[in-house]
Amino acid sequence: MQFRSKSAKSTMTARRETRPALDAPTLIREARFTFVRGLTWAGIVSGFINVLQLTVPLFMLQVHDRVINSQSIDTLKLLLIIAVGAIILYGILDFIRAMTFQEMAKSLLRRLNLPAIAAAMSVSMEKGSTPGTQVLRDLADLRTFINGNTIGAPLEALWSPIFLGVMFALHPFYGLAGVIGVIMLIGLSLLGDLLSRRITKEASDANLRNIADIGSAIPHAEAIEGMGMMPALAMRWRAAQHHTTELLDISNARGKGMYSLTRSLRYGLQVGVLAMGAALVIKGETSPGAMIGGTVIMGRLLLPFDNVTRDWRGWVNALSAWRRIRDILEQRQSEREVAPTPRCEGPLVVDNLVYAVSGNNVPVLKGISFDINPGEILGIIGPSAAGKSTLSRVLIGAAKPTAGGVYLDGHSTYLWERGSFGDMVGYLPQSVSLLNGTIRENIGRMRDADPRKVIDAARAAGVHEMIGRLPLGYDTPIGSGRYTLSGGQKQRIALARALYGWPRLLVLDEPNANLDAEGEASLIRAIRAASENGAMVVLIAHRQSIMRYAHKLLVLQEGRVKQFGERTDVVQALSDPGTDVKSLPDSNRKYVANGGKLENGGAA
Ligand SMILES: Nc1ncnc2c1ncn2[C@@H]1O[C@H](COP(=O)(O)OP(=O)(O)OP(=O)(O)O)[C@@H](O)[C@H]1O
Repeated sequence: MQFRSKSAKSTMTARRETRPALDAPTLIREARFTFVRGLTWAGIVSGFINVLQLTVPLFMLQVHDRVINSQSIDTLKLLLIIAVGAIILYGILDFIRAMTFQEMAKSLLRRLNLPAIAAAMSVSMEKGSTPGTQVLRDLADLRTFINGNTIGAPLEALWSPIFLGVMFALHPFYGLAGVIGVIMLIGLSLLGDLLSRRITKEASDANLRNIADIGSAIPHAEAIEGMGMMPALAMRWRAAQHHTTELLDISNARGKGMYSLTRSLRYGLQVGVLAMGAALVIKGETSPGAMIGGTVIMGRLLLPFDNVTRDWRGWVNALSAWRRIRDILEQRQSEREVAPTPRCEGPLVVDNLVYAVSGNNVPVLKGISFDINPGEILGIIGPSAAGKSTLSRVLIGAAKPTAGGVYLDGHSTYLWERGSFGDMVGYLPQSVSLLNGTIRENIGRMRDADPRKVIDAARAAGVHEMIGRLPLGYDTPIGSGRYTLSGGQKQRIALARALYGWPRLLVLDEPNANLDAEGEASLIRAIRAASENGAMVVLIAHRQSIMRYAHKLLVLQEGRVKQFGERTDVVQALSDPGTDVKSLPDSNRKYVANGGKLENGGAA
């Protein structure tokens, strides 16, 4: 027996991780192919299963017509052996079909899981919506559908010609009755679909909206509880749920009504066929065995159509889930590169950048151009809603430029393959979010990170000692239901995460918002060290104290660059009476009025 060494294993894992991701059309094509291939194979097996399902009626017919008439035990024994063999084969094939579906679900989910979740995340980021949890539900629904009984019914219905053939062989009247029965059941299924399709879609959409609404409120439980918002929210949810329940009830009632009708029709048809068979026996046109066998075969023939009427909703729901997954994959439209790009040393150039949120004609960023060289610190200031945070998201390639672009060493930051781009970038978003995991995992960006690099980043952010005082140090678990960090602690650990691996580009959005004087001093040390190391630092801050360390300043106003240049030049330009400094927030105004000097010797 061979054992792989730990390093060999990790090399293999690394290779697997660096395998280029497939683009959306290829993924969708592969998923469809997997589904159709699985369904075709299961369909073929279903054909044999259907033939074997004739065992019982044919056995009945033979026993009645041959054994009872001939009184031959040997014939009975032979028939019994054949029937038992056929039943065993039926069991084996049924199991093979179930395994085919299981493999199909596994293979589909293996292909779709990560790309769909990643796509949902990037769509959430770009559109500010939350399809992330929905896509997880859709993937789970797809798996349940494929592994369940629902998927098999239409496959069995496909083989109905076999049963019809046997019925025609028994007597043309049986065949005719079978054809009429199948047409009636298909007609009822289509009518049921027509009556319920719209309402079922409305009910399902309303249900998804409710789940998303309630889900989005859960992270704000503190504010809801603290400000007594729960009764008002409960009333809104109750009203929305009442509406959804009404729609679901209507849709259910229609579906159930159709199913009851279908089932009654099936029983009625079976009784009719039995009566017809009896009449044929009396007239001497068929045997009593054919009468019983024909009735049983009629039941088998109609059953899959009965099941299709009952289960069509499962197919509709699975189809909707698949469409949502496919849309998410297509929306992501990863034009991003799949091959990693090596670390680069060049400048950051923003060229005539326009960014508009999809569906909104007025861009947030309107033709922004500037550049930063290695080692430079750029401070971005401007009033609220000027587009500073949006600009930071476009800089790191989290949002796609509508026109123009952001280039790092001449390479679009949006198109850059994410893994290799992440190795060069550190980002501290305005609303700090740490992930469920240990401090070490968070700083190491959830990888199997080198502990020395984690400690280096923590030291650079000035949090190494603070982490040492936590209950389990770097192994302290944080996130929901675990150790709770203060706002300032979270911000400083997020800064360490941004500094991890000495990034080439560091984008910090309000990094000092929650910091005390000591925290801010550490932040300044970190920024300066990064700059001395050759990193480009983009700093967005309302608090003026930190801007004195910027080499360049950019004043953003209503999505346009109002001023950009060396800090002293910009400060000079803004101090000019002709410059509309009033539009700047208080902190920036004071900063400009002070000629770029700090007030109170430190934080504002
Ligand atoms: N996903 C989005 N959908 C709709 N509007 C958006 C979206 N993202 C940003 N905006 C709009 O763009 C504008 C700029 O927002 P942004 O958060 O970039 O401002 P900011 O300068 O960072 O403000 P602040 O200093 O208050 O943080 C705002 O009017 C905001 O409503």
